[in-house]
Amino acid sequence: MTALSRRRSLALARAQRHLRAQQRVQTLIARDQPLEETLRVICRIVETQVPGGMASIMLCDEPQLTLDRIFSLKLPQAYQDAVKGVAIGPRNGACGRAAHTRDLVVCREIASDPAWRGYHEIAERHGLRACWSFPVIGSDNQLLGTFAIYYPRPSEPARSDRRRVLEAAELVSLAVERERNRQALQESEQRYRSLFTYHPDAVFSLDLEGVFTSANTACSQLTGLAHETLIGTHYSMLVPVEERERISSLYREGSKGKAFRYELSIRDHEGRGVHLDVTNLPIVVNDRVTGFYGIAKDMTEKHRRDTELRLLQRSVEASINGIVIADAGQDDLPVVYVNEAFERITGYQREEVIGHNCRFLQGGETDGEAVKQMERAMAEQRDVAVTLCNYRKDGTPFWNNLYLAPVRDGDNSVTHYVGILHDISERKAYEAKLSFHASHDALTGLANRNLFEDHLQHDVMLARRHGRHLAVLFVDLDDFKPINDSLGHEVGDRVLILVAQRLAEQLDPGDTLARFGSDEYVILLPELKREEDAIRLVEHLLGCIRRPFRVGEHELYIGASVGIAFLQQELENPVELIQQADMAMYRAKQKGRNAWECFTNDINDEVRARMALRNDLQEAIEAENFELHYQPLIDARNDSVVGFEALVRWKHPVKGYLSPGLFIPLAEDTGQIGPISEWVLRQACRDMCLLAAQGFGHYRVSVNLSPLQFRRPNFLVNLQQALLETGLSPEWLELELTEGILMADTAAAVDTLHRLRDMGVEVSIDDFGTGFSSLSYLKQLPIGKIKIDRSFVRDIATSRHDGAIVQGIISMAHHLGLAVVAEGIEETEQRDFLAAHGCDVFQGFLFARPMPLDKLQAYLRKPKAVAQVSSLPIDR
Ligand SMILES: Nc1nc2c(ncn2[C@@H]2O[C@@H]3COP(=O)(O)O[C@H]4[C@@H](O)[C@H](n5cnc6c(=O)[nH]c(N)nc65)O[C@@H]4COP(=O)(O)O[C@H]3[C@H]2O)c(=O)[nH]1
Repeated sequence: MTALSRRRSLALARAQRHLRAQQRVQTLIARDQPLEETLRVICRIVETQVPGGMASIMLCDEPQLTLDRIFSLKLPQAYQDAVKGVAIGPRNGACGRAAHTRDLVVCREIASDPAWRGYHEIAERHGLRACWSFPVIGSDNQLLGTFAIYYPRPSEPARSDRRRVLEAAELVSLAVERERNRQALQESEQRYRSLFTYHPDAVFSLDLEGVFTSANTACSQLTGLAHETLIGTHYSMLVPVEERERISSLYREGSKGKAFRYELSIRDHEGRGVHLDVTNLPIVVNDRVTGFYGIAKDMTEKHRRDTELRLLQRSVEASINGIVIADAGQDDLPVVYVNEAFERITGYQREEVIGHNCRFLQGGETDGEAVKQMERAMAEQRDVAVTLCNYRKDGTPFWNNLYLAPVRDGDNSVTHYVGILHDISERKAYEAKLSFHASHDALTGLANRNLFEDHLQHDVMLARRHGRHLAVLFVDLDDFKPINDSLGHEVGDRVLILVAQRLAEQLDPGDTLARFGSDEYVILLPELKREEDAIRLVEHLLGCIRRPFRVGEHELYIGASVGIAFLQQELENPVELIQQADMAMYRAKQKGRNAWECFTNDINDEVRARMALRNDLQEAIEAENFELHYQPLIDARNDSVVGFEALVRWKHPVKGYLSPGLFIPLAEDTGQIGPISEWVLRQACRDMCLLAAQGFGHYRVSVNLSPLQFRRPNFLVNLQQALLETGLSPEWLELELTEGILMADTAAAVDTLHRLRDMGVEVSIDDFGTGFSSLSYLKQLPIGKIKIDRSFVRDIATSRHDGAIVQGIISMAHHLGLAVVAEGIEETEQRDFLAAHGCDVFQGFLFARPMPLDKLQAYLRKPKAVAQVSSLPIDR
């Protein structure tokens, strides 16, 4: 081999080594080996190529002010330490200057180079005599550091050295840039990872199938699933079944590359409801959606607060009470909110009110004290409830039960006042009405008993103090009941109102007129000069009431009975005056229509006796202390017994047998007639059944019917019940009615008569001739008999007038197909007269007196002869 070819092959071998060395460095760089190792390898390569040279690499800091890192294999550590951190500048050694000028700096002789000032001595000490430094520049022309070769003797680089240093610098640039990129990537990765890891919301990623591919800690905490469990789980496992379709369709849409957002309520691992606001972003790699990032924000608390707020807002809006909110932060507390109820109650629209102080609701009748109370509470920043009169927009007042409360912020300062208006006008009106009704009669508006008694107490006290006369008048209408019964309650009510008006017109302002119920009026005259003035007034009042009343098409005539009681010294309780006037009225009633009576002590006695009798009667009813006596009814043609009239007797424990004439009217007044009649009816039926059972044969029994009993709604049912219970066939029962009963409520009475006839019960008219009914009227009634009243029979033989009447009655009755009974026959003349004029049945002491059942049985056993009739002592 020639020297040339040897040189060539050496050069080739060198070039190949150089190439391999470079490839090795590039491999290190490509494999992201640690920078320091790569730089050391570069140093080593260069040092092998530049014999005697000591390579060093310095890297600059970020602001490019110093070269703060140094890598070298051969440079002594002490030297490295000394130059590390050298400032980049024109006079700072070879490296500082190369970095500054961004060009190759060759320092042939360090010791004589002024740029090395400060480093001469240390360079000298370590035998460093020359240095060439080349800047390391990045791809973006940014300074990265320097690459330098030190020599132990003064020297300058040959062209080949320069090229090598340049190449080395490029390799360093490549390695440093790669390292920096890797670091930047790592940092960025960490930054993003931090965003993911430390995000307080649940952050996760899903693949396109919807399977979790990553999830942060918050996600695990929210779902209660460990990270390992979560990864690989399908998101739908966390979505309630009913929501899955909705959410799936969102993901389907999202897979087209759009971000989407939805709200979702799920249960957390402890079963608590969690409300999430989920944002999903597509993961786009190379223009392809590969999955989704998701951020699930726990909105439970906010959702709860929103719901609560919405609820409160709605409640306030929908409240039936008016609600007004005023701003406490502004002067004069302007209104900032009113609800619909406020608008409805006050009549003001929201826009008319906002910005104004609420005092526009106040007016003339507004209680100043209530307003002050409100102002005091506001000054003391506390709540308050007041009732005050406010005014609507149209000027009408209303009663407002206002509750006012301060609203405080987090610092406890009052920011607003909220007022709740409760319109209690209706309640107030109702209370007023109640209090009116508590003291007044609803129909006439007159005072009632309570108010009257109050006035009476007060006026009696004054009359006594000033020695004045005082009277109480008790006015009871005569004949009012028939009006009510026959024309109806509406007409009756109208009459009562008209009477009240007429009475009121005649009284002085200081007098009190009251209605105590039904047709009773009571008048208090507290300032009489003389007692006669009361009597004069009463007569005047009676005259007023006598005048006809016109109600609709009716012209009605009524009268009144008045009792008068004057205040006496000995009177203990003023209320007794009312009772005294009542008693006197009762006495006046007994006198007939349109009468008055003053109270005297004997009236008191009479009333007391009546009261005692009433109590005794009640005891008798409870003990059934009654007996039935029977008076035979005689067939006028053959003197045979055709039936009996049942007549009740009260066996009084002290007074002995009492006649019905003494207690029946009282029982009718008090309503006690009801139970007495029931007893009579049943006893009569039972006795007739007993007689038949004992072989006396069947007799018809006549039972007297009281008006009250006849008018009771269940009268017919009771009657039927009595017949059923006792077993008496209806044909053996006859009911005796007075004309009065039939006159009161004609239509209803006639209807009842028809029903009685249908039942097979006979009806006769008792005391005929004393009432007002005409025979032609009787024609329409389904009755079989009339009984001529005893008063006509008594004088029948002596008075031509009575004889003619009786004669007329008999003949007319016969024409109408009615049988005639004559009662009270005591004398044979009477009997003969009646027999001569065709009377059908006789009843009277001449034949037999009323007798108890055992006597009746004896009577029936005896052969009949008028003279032999058994009798009882007269009991009246
Ligand atoms: N002077 C005289 N009197 C005679 C003669 N014959 C009968 N009397 C009496 O005349 C009354 C006839 O009964 P009345 O007119 O229905 O009058 C009855 C009747 O209206 C009523 N009454 C009696 N019992 C009852 C009853 O159970 N219920 C009802 N609601 N009223 C009854 O009491 C009234 C009086 O009954 P009494 O005192 O029993 O009086 C009986 C009877 O004792 C006579 O020849 N001369």
